[in-house]
Amino acid sequence: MKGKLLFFKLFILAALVIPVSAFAEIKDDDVAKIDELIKTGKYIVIDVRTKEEYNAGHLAGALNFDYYSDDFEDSIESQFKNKNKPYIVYCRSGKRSLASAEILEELGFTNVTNMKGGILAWESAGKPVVK
Ligand SMILES: O=S(=O)([O-])[S-]
Repeated sequence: MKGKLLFFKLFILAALVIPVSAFAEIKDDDVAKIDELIKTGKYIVIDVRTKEEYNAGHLAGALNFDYYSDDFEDSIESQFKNKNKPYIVYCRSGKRSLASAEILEELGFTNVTNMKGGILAWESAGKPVVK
């Protein structure tokens, strides 16, 4: 009985201490799947590279929010009021976008998908970019 009570107390303590975002799972899809998702027309696509990288070539319709900018989080929050819409994030090879996806989820976004391999994988697969 004592063991069960201790377990219950620890469970309650963990529930209070561990933020819900710690359980959020970021989706990490490959280029083929991302291409399918974009074609549904439901996704907002965010390019988190620098303006220079974006201008050199990006996915059609992608919006640019530089992960390295000081106001990255504020800009994202003020631009995207609906945190339940589906979002895709990508960068050059997948590191900044994965970090960005984590930030978005911490901000309360509920449906964020990272493009595995970034625009390098996208271009390697022969997918189009616009300038
Ligand atoms: O774009 S990157 O952070 O993966 S090099």
